[in-house]
Amino acid sequence: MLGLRLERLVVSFPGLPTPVLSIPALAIAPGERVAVTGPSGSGKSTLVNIVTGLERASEGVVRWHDTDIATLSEGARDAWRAGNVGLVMQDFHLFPGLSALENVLLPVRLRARSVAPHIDRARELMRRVGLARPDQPVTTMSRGEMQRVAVARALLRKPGIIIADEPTASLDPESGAVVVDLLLELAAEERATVLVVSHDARLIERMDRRIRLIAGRIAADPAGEQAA
Ligand SMILES: Nc1ncnc2c1ncn2[C@@H]1O[C@H](COP(=O)(O)OP(=O)(O)OP(=O)(O)O)[C@@H](O)[C@H]1O
Repeated sequence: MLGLRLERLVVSFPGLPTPVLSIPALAIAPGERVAVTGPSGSGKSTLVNIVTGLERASEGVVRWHDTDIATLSEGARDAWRAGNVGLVMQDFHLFPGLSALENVLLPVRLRARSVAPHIDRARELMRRVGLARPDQPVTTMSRGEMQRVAVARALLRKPGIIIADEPTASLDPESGAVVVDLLLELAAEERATVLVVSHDARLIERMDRRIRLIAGRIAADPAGEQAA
């Protein structure tokens, strides 16, 4: 459970006349559940990439609890992310040659650690998300099942931060509702801070706070303004 503080954040790309993201200040409390909304191109994915350390800000502070990840080297950001962030992406990012269980365990294996201590939790998470066949190749799964594998994988190491980029965008409404229930239930158990980018009204309304981006700036943040 970690809180986020952005200060004087600017993200620019070469050749573009204006920054794609410009946020003077934003604080997200530990355990808060926040939806980020906004039109296409407003900077939502860029914000995800910055707060997870996948990309580096051009300027500013990106502080999770007491770590300013904007100052870390790429290797240190990768290590910090592996230890603290559960990521659920729209297109799942599963490895096709592997089973569901192997995909859930992949973050541990990629860090060249023994998977043995994690197998019980992986199986328990798969049971919780309703996947009865851990050895099923992911290539034979439905999209809803694949998204559940991605949720189980994100939760494997009990992250303090869960970040999901359009986690229901490629699912039918029923599968989407199941995935959202599971994600929020598992996040609540770990009291994780949750940041979700979504256009899905049913997902957005389940969050404590809704931040709207327009052209890289915060255009609305009613719950945040009340708390400030
Ligand atoms: N590496 C890059 N180089 C140049 N421009 C970029 C780069 N990455 C993103 N952009 C631009 O930054 C802006 C914000 O992009 P971003 O993907 O964050 O938007 P988004 O709100 O997530 O959009 P969508 O809802 O369509 O996914 C866009 O105009 C995009 O073209």
